[in-house]
Amino acid sequence: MGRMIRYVRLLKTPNIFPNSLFTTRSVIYRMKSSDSGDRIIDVNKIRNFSIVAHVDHGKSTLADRLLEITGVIKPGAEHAQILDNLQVERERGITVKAVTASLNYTLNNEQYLLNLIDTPGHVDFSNEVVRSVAACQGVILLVDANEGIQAQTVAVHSLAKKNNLVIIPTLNKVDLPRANPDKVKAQLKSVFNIDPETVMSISAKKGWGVKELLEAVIQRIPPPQVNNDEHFRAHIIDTWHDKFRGVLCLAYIHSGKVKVGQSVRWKSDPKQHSVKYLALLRPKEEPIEEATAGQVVMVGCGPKGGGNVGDQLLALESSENADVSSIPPVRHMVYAGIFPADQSQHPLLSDAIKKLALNDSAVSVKNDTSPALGQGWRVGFLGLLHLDVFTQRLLQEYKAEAILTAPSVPYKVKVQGSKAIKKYKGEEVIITNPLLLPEAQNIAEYYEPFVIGTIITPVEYIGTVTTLCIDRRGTPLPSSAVDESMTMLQFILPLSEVVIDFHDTLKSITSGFASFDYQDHGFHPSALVRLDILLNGVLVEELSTIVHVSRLEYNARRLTEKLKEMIPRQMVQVAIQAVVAGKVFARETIKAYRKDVTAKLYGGDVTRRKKLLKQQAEGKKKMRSVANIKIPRNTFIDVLKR
Ligand SMILES: Nc1nc2c(ncn2[C@@H]2O[C@H](COP(=O)(O)OP(=O)(O)OP(=O)(O)O)[C@@H](O)[C@H]2O)c(=O)[nH]1
Repeated sequence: MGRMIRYVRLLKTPNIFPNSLFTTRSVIYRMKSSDSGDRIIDVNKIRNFSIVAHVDHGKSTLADRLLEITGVIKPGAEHAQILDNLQVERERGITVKAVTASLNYTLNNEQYLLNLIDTPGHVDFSNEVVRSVAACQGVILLVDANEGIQAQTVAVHSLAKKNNLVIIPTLNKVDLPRANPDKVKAQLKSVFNIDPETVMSISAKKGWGVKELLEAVIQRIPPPQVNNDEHFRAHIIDTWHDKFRGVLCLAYIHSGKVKVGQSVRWKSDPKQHSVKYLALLRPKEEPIEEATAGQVVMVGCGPKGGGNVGDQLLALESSENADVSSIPPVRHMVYAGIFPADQSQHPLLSDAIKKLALNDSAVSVKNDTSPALGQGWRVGFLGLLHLDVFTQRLLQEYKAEAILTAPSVPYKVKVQGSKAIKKYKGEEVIITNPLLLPEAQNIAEYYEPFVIGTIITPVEYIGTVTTLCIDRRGTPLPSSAVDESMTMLQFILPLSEVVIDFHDTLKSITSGFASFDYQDHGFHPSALVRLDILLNGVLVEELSTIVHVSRLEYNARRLTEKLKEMIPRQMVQVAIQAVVAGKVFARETIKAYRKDVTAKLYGGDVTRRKKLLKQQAEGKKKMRSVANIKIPRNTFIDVLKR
């Protein structure tokens, strides 16, 4: 599907809802439904589940089939991947936001309410997966019957296990001639100790076995364990912005019930609000009057009502300290500066970033200023694809164009000297912007973030993959066999070595057969320096990077060579220098050149000439100017790729 699968993710695996907190009760809630009016459903008839899988193993296709079987959409209609709502999702063929759909299904004359939470497959969006899982009691673990277990299958399996969720192992794409269900069942047994008897087989594309799978969801996944007698308490798992209604939230109700018009408050803020909107998502909104514990619903408290992911919405009487474990904070893997193309666009971009950040709780946004770029923001992302998608959404959904600085992983330093400690408000400083690295004499120790990378590869590539990991400063951990042809390798790797292009390289050296995923391994001491780029002696702030000393000369050469390729020739000669603390490590020169796009047209057609000049002016807008040197905007990200 031509997907961009370059980056991988951090997977934190918290125990989000220890089920023991709640007691199972037979709870009833009243539901208004357009097709059957008021109905009463027992909480024992609710199932909250999610589909988790490696990218491309067929989650969205299966979700479509489930919507068909439950009558939400007509079979065979032109509705492919109805849950993929965003324009970026449709264009890139990846799911970015998790979307929920409440489905009705009748089994043995009993009506069930199945809350399906569609999760993104791409590793960069693992945050959405963690949140989806937080509202579930079980997952369908989908594995491509041809590809078999991939690195992300291992990660989502471990997430489900750590949250005590029921796992329904399911082989997809069994219609493919190359599918080998027995082999993949054996892999599931060897890697996860899954009994082959419990594995379902489906073709999401053809609809084979999907009904049986839905019935397995009802039979194997338990209803939510909740207490309806306590005060209303709901946990926000997603938020988005509606032009007219303000912030809308997707909430999982832990206890009690909520009605339209009821007074509520946020755990983070004692101010009283009133519930204005309550709906089931099917996936279109279906307004309801009341919802109770165990349910996943849309709630809104109006334009001033607020709402943040991870916060809790409470009944006013609810005691202040009662706690429900919350979703852990996200750890950002990549930071980049975002600045308006020119300062007059600052308000527009500011508004767009605020709204988008609300919908994408995985980003962190802080104000930033740069002498060259003016007022902007330092934004933390889960990975480069996440960064790409964020800026694409800024443009598509809010028409806000932005300049991006070179992405950097966060580093940590221990500062020394009482002055420096006072200045940085403590001994340990996290550096999310290379320009803010303290002076070398004030630094006692540098630390860089490491990850444990898991790679599943055909055995014939073990040597090549190991060479790649060692080359990326990796330390091998014990490996284990998936089956006779596939192996699982593990390495401790510096995050900076994997975040930009590791996945691309891995895919290309293994003909696309290896998969990769990673988990946080914390900060460890390292030898680092800041490498600056000067153009005709002027510092290009966006291009400063922090590098490991063993990479210094190589990076200096590579950066200057790449910049020489990427910066178009200009009216003046351009000297590109890579510098550490005033010492030049590499230099390239771009010769002067005069370009007049209309030169050939003198005496020619005036309108044609105007058109060409207009095109040239448009092109210039996409450039950033440093010391009168025009640099194409994409340079700042592309130059870091190897
Ligand atoms: N032959 C066959 N192809 C399938 C089946 N299920 C899904 N596919 C195809 O596999 C590709 C990936 O399917 P998606 O449903 O987009 O995969 P996904 O896991 O949702 O991917 P993300 O949206 O990135 O998370 C598409 O081309 C589907 O048409 C199946 O049962 N059989």
